Order: sequence, then structure tokens, then C-alpha cells
Amino acid sequence: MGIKVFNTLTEKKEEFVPLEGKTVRMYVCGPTVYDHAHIGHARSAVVFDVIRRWLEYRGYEVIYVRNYTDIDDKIIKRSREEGIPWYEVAQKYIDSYEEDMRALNVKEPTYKPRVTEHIPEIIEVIKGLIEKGYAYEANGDVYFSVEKFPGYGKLSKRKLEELIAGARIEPGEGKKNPLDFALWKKSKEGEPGWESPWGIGRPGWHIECSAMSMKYLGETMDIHGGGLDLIFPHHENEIAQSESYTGKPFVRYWIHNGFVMVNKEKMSKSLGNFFTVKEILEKFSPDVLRLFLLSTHYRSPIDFSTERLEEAERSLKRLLNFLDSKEVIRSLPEKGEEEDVIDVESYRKKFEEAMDDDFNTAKAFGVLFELVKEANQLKDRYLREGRIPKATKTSLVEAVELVENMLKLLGLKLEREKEEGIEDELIKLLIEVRGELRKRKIFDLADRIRDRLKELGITLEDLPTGTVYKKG
Ligand SMILES: Nc1ncnc2c1ncn2[C@@H]1O[C@H](COP(=O)(O)OP(=O)(O)OP(=O)(O)O)[C@@H](O)[C@H]1O
Ligand SMILES: [Zn+2]
Repeated sequence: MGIKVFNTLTEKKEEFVPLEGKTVRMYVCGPTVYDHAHIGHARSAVVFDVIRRWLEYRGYEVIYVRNYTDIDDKIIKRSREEGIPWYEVAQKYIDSYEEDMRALNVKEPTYKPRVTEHIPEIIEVIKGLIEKGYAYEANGDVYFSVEKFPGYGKLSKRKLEELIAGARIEPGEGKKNPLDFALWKKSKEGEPGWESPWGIGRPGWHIECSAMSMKYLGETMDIHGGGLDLIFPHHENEIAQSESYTGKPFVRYWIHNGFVMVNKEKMSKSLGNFFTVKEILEKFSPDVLRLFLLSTHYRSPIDFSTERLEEAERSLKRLLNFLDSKEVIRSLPEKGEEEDVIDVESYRKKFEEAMDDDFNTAKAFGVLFELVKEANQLKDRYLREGRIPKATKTSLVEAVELVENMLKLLGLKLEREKEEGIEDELIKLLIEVRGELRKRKIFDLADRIRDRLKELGITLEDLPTGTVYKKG
């Protein structure tokens, strides 16, 4: 029994068999870096991180590529707004993205290619497409001729005729057919550009992923991923370009994650209905966010709400409390005949089955919660009795270890909340000292403590019953 994957291309769950032995070649479309990442972007990153981790757990070596679109109209626009060069905009938001990825414990990709560092490779592919008759130049722009690729529409299940009926040629565009898309765009006055056989310009969006995936993964790769919104036109166009260029199948398994939604709409920068990862991480731990994102199957939509994050927070607490009970279980004296044990292996199997079945993290978490429930009941019973049969103890410890290992496998960091205790203790100590200073009429020092605490955001209030404090 191997892994089953839902393939967008065939619209079926298929047995996962990589092209070459135990190596998996995987490409995921990364962000266009013109703003901080929002929760939708985090979902895509976390989903494919978990898919990668699961493949590794199953013994595959994964070559994982995630690109940065570091040149694009939106980046140029942003550079004008912020008054800094386009490459500084890109760098700023790449840094921001990587900071978020580290916080969310997303494993480092094997390669993180940037478009602007692969201009020669991109030009090479465009040249090849022109030579083979799939693309044409028009006033410094280069377009892909969609009609030349018979398979166009096979991923998004759209019909060429219908698409053509709905498309339009914008004024100034040299397209022969309204559906043709740009491989190379001539730079306008004041825009960044690179030398090419067609003059100064820059790559279109789609061609970057074809050129960079081919460079790092070869002509056919095993998995290509991204959000649902990328199926059309981005991935459809990637297939057309790549397969026309190589004459080989481009991707064996197309995997797409569902959206994070807000009030029935996709969370997106353009709609302005987004929460950045950084905003969320001010209030919730990265594990809470990860648990929230993985509690739904990756293909289904997730409705974003604070209530659901709070729910994830409670679930995480339950899991951490369970993990923290290991020492208590261990310290219980071993005594008793009755050998009530947990079948930990059966839970492991159920967990693995869920993950093998199209990476069903929602079900996998369900299995862990079931185990925690059963183990807690058993543990509480023996805690009340103050002793525990040896076999029961062993199985409980194994249960804790299984839950811990599987949570780590899903990328949770399992960090405990920072001890707030010491800070509060120190504030109380300062209040006590201040009280003593006032009694001794050393008011300047007493006031200094109050003022300095105030600067730190801690307000003291002297009530008849004593001094209390407020933070923030
Ligand atoms: N709301 C969302 N839910 C899930 N995945 C998303 C969401 N928004 C974007 N993604 C995915 O995040 C990845 C990076 O997206 P990209 O930078 O292209 O987004 P974008 O189109 O600039 O963002 P936006 O859609 O917010 O304008 C893509 O795989 C995309 O499909
Ligand atoms: Zn892409």
C-alpha cells in the first residue's frame, strides 16, 4: 500500500509512483514578492511542506524547488509607491517571507530560484519555442501561440473555442490570437529590463516556472503544486510551453490547495481582506496557525475566523498537556495485575493510512485526538489509584511518544509558552520595594520605579487595598 494522490490533471486519486526510484522531484509556485505574506500564502507553503515531509517519512528523497517571482508589474508599482528600487522591494519581501517560513517551521527548499537570476535560461526556452514555431515576436514582445498546442485546456478542462470567445486583444498588443500569452515583454520607459534577441525586456510570468523547473528538475517532474487559482491560466500555460519545448510530459501529478476564505471570498491582496502571517503570529503561536491550517483537508476551503484559531489553540493545549503528562505517568509506582493497555500500533497505522490517502491531515489529527482521549481516560484512572500496571504504563508512554513524533512530523514545533511567571514575579518585587521606599519617605526613588515601569508599558495603581498593576 503506497501513497495515493489526487491529480488535478486526471481528476482522480492515483497511486503515487515517481519517475525514478525513491527520488521525488517537486516544484511549488512561490510568492510574487511585493507585500507581506497572508494566511492564504501560508496555507500553500504549509500544505506542500507537509506533503514533502510525508514523502520523506515514507523513504523518498525529495528535491523541492520553490521560486520567487521577483520581477512583475506589481513589484514595479510597489517600488514607485515606496520610492525604492524594484530589487529592494523584492529583497525586502523575500526576507519577510523567509522570516515567516522560519517561524512556521517550513523546511528550507532544496532550491529557491529567483526569476532575475535565470534570465539566460528563460531566453533559451523562448528562443527554442520560436524556432519550433510555437512562439512569435511582435514589436519586442514574444507571444506563445496557443492554437499550436493541441492539449491546451487539459488541466483546467476548458475548451479552446470557449476561451477564445471570451478573450480580447488589448490596444497596443501584437497578439495574433486573443488567447496568446506573453513569454517576453518589451520594457516600457523607466522599467527594468534585460537584453535579449528581441530587445530590452523582461520575462512574462508563466515562462519562469517552465524554465526554472526544467533547470533544477529536468524535463519531467513528479509533483507540481500551487493554489487552485493557479490552475488557469498559469499552470495551463506552463504545460503548453514546457511540453511544446521538450515534447515530453511536463508533470506527473498536479496538486492544488484550496483557498483560505473570508466571508465566502478568497483571502487576497487585491481584495484587501487579508491578515498577514505576522499579524496572526502576534496573537497566536506558529503551532496554532499550523494546526488551524492542517485541520482541514488541503483541497477544501478554510473559512478564516478568530474563533477557529482559538479553537485550534485549545486543541494544541490539549495535545501539549498530554505530552507533558509523560513524567507523571513514568513516576507512578508499578503495581497491579489488571493489564489494560492501549493498542498504540493500531493508532499509528490509522494515522499513516490517513496521510497516505491524499495527505489527509484532518483525519490524521483526528486519530491523534482519539488516542489522546483514550490515553487520558486510562491515565486519570490510574492516577486516582496511585499505581499502574507495568504494561499499561509502557503503552501510555508509547502513546505520548507516538503523538509527539507525529506532531513533529507534521511540522509542529511543540514549544511551550514562555514562562510569564518570572516577569510577574519581578513586577511584584518592584511594587514591594516601592512600597517600602514610600514608607521610608524616599519618594523620588519610589516615583522613579513607577515612571520607569510606565515606560515599559506597566501601569501601577495605588488602591486602598494595595498596589495593583496593568500591562499594555
Ligand atoms: N487565499 C488563499 N488561499 C490559499 N492559497 C492562496 C491564497 N492566496 C494565494 N494563495 C497561493 O499562494 C501562492 C503564492 O501566491 P502569489 O504570490 O501568486 O499570490 P498573489 O496572487 O500575489 O496573492 P493574492 O491572491 O493575495 O493577490 C500561490 O500558490 C497561490 O495560489
Ligand atoms: Zn508557477
